[in-house]
Amino acid sequence: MLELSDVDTSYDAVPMLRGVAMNVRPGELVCLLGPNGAGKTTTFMTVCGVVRAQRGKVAVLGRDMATLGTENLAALGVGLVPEGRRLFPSLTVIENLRLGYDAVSGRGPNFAAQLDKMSNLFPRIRERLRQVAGTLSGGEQAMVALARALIGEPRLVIMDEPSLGLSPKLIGEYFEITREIHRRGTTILLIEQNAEMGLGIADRGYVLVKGKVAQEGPAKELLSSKAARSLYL
Ligand SMILES: Nc1ncnc2c1ncn2[C@@H]1O[C@H](COP(=O)(O)OP(=O)(O)OP(=O)(O)O)[C@@H](O)[C@H]1O
Repeated sequence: MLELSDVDTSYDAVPMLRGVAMNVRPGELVCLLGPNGAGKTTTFMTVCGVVRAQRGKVAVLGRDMATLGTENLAALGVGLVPEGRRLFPSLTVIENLRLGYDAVSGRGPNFAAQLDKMSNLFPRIRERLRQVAGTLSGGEQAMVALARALIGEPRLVIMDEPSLGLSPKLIGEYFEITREIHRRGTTILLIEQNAEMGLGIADRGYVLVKGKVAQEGPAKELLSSKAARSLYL
């Protein structure tokens, strides 16, 4: 579903990712961890084609990101949840969700049916559908950003630090929904700083440190590994 082979990126002359190799197989939930500045968001941007790899290859759903534009990812079946939610603040919740749906060009069931499905999955936003997104609480915005990525029924969802800024109670709720989406068959790459929560629902994990994969393995092993803990805590 997703493969990075020997990927290097840099910001101007400053190297960032160095020889990053990672993959996400069909049906997996993979967690990418790492301390501040490790290059997690750079990895997200590289996978999306916003930052271009200088070396190596990025393949998303079998397509080479060297030639595929970011704008084609939604239609291909990739749902993105960028850091900071990136909702359209002056549009209503329904309008934000409609944009997510239209980006996939109306595949699958109709919008009303999909909206109903999202309202069931996220009861918190059901009564806020006509509210302007910029006036929602941070937690509600996080739910809308995830619903916008899911409403087109993507095969692969990539989330960049979705729990940032949420209260502990909301983080628990958010991870529970993520686990449920995964259980229903969606493949997920979850980029997260909250190692306990991320690895708690993941199948496998990668630990990124200073632009390099420092450790990888089954989530349970990483959770109990002293070396992994010392790398990111
Ligand atoms: N557009 C840019 N131009 C120059 N440097 C950048 C740019 N974006 C990120 N960087 C630098 O690249 C490094 C990695 O940043 P990145 O945002 O990928 O880290 P991160 O692991 O997501 O960190 P955090 O958890 O703090 O969000 C940082 O040192 C950052 O300052």
